[in-house]
Amino acid sequence: MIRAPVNRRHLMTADVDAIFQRLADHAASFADRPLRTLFAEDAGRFERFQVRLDDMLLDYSKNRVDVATMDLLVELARAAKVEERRDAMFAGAIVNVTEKRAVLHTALRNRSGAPVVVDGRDVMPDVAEVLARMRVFAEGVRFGAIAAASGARFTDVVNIGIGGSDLGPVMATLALAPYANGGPRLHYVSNVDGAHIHDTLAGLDPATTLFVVASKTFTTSETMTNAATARAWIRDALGEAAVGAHFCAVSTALDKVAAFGIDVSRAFGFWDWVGGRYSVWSAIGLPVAIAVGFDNFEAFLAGAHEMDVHFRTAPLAENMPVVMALLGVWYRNVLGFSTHAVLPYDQRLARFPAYLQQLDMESNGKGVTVDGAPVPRATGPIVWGEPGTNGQHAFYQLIHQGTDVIPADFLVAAVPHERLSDHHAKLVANALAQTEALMRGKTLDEAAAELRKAGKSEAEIAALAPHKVFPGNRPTNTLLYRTLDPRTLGRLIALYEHKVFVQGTIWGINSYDQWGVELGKELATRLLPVVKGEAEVGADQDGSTRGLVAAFRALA
Ligand SMILES: O=P(O)(O)OC[C@H]1O[C@](O)(CO)[C@@H](O)[C@@H]1O
Repeated sequence: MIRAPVNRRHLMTADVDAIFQRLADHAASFADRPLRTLFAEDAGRFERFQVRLDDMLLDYSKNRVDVATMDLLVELARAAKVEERRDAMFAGAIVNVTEKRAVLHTALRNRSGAPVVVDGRDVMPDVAEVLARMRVFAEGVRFGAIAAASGARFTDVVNIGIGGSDLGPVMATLALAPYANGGPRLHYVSNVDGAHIHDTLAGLDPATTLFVVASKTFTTSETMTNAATARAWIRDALGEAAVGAHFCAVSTALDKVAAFGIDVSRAFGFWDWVGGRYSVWSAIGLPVAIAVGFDNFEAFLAGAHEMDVHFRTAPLAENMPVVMALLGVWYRNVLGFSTHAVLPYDQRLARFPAYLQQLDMESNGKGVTVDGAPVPRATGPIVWGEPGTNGQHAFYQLIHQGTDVIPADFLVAAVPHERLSDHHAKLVANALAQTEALMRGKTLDEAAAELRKAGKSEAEIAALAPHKVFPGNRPTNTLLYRTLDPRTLGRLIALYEHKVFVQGTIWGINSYDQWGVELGKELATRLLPVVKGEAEVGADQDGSTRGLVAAFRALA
């Protein structure tokens, strides 16, 4: 097993710092060169600033960069040892140093036939074995070989999980809806708020409902609470003997699955080298496989593998995840933009921004380096977004004219699944128009000229024109792909996973732990008996918490 010296940060930080300084100096050269000017100066800008992977095109020409910027950014990636750390990750090195774990979600979709060795052992046979069992189970549920206690075919499948045990499958099930092809309906329950499971179960028949309890640790309070409620729902409707037929589980903790009462034959394992937010490729993807069939699930894995191969082999300057990561670093650290929008012009990617929020913000929302020292510069941006065109009628006002600059990714398919006249042409026209508008903007003179043409008086023009100015020079990426099929979804997710990895490497942080979620969990555990009225607020707890508990008790 390779135990590469992936975290010898001190050797490289001086180089990285020096390049950041050069980037800061270089940024000044854009003061009088907005994007409009950059396009006017260079007729080949579109060809120069793009990356293609088969039908997938990343157009990054509408970014505040020139050739010198990209050269410096690539130098930065080299100085941060992105390639070395990438190779170490793929080879099974302990990249997740605080949890002493390898990071090998890429092994789950490894289609190369090459072994992947962890602790001296090739994990690929285990991966293949779980995938084979998933195929039998998913197809069995879809076609009735695996049936309800009564022998009836399952009509509905409810996945109970949260975070990485929910967001990936929810997002992928919606994205791949056209591939469901008569499979059961999928539902997802994540929130401990009883409204979530109540409203989900309200429309379902226990006699034909299967539950998938998905939890890497099988201890997560929200999931265990929802699973207990679901179990009681089945037991009350069908009797205790029926429970086994209506549950299956996905976890790394198979002993805990057994303790919950789920038979080992219906439990699908994965491994501690798969992070929760990187687990949709593992058995956590079982509900997706049930929804769209296993062949489509395999195409999804193969798409991700294609992106893995690209990430491992393409030169840094022509490497899609690397380029996206470097642009993000340029905006976050050099130009000081603190949020990043993801705007799919693809309705079925409606949950993609929420998925990316966990992927990016749980990975790179860190304040110390792998060595435990405070990070010297800003790390992960706030990631957010909604599908276009809905966002246009909601928050784009701020993106166009607000005081913050918000770099954004536009995602758009060339070919829709629906052949409804006009819809897709209008969708694509809107996507392209938005990136053009954000890039070009509208000057005061242009706004005044338009008003003059519309017959406004000079006084009216003076009053109104400033409101009609668009600063422009607002950066966007456009990701264009043929159609949102399983392969493309796999490529898209892997693209963002590797982007997050590259950024985490440049920032010198561990993108694979999530200690920041722990404190709230601890305090909630402590407060539960207080909220239930079984204990009092501790003397060490603050006045606000004390006051809120009292106010809650008075109202409850
Ligand atoms: O799959 P589990 O163990 O239930 O964890 C769910 C989620 O909780 C987290 O640990 C954060 O609280 C995520 O990283 C994870 O995806």
